[in-house]
Amino acid sequence: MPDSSTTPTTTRALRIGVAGPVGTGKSSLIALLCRELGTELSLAVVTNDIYTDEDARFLRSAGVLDPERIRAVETGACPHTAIRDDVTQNLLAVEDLERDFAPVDVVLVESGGDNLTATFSPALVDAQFFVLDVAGGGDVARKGGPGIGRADALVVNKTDLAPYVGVDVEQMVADAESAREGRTVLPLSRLDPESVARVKAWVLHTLDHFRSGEHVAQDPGPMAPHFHAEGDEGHFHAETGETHSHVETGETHTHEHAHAH
Ligand SMILES: Nc1nc2c(ncn2[C@@H]2O[C@H](COP(=O)(O)OP(=O)(O)OP(=O)(O)O)[C@@H](O)[C@H]2O)c(=O)[nH]1
Repeated sequence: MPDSSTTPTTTRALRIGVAGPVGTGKSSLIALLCRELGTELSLAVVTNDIYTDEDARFLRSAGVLDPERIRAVETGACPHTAIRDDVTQNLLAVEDLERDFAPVDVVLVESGGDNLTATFSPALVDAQFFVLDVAGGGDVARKGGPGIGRADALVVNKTDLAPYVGVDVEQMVADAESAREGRTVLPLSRLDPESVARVKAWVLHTLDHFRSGEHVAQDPGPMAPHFHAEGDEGHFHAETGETHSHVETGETHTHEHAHAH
């Protein structure tokens, strides 16, 4: 029998997903959270890229966290699949980090840059950010979709760029708040310390709720039907109601649903 007083116990960390369109600042948000929270919390990061470990390398080179605590999942396919339909690779990476660096307080999981509709399965993360930026246009927040509408927190990033791209940040935030029926909207610029402090406070507040058992993982819902190439008819998932297609990647796998119940 192992001596339980010396056997490290693996604590289940709060798992937070970061999704959003390409280039809106998902890696930058994770770097910022590591910088802001890395001294008071034990953190780890999982990145998702289709064919590379570029995001993991960016974060390691940012020097914000012990590089060993940053692991890359190479999805090899449509990036949303690994965070929504078959989360096995990501769950294994998260659990490995939780075990190797026990106790871990928060694991941040970055989705591969995708279109507007990717969301995390609640089987993988307890809470999720969806990241937009002002450079994508002030209208984006009104356009809706599961991530914009129902992610736990919507970040409207790069507000410092608003004057250069003709976006009224207050209006964009107001539109987002009404599209989200009052769910959290966090305007953010890394140049604005107050906005950084609000994002940090949101994570700490969510961690408190998670630890006290008050936090319940919400499912923003599946992504909308989508196609990747002309003539690709896609296939329909009865369980999720998704139509899904992989002509672009030539992918032929079946989806194993790894939802926790
Ligand atoms: N001006 C400004 N630029 C920012 C801010 N946050 C991020 N950026 C820049 O936006 C660009 C994209 O940021 P990333 O963090 O790489 O975006 P991403 O969403 O991870 O990108 P993918 O992984 O390719 O989907 C980089 O050049 C960042 O430096 C911000 O607050 N203000």
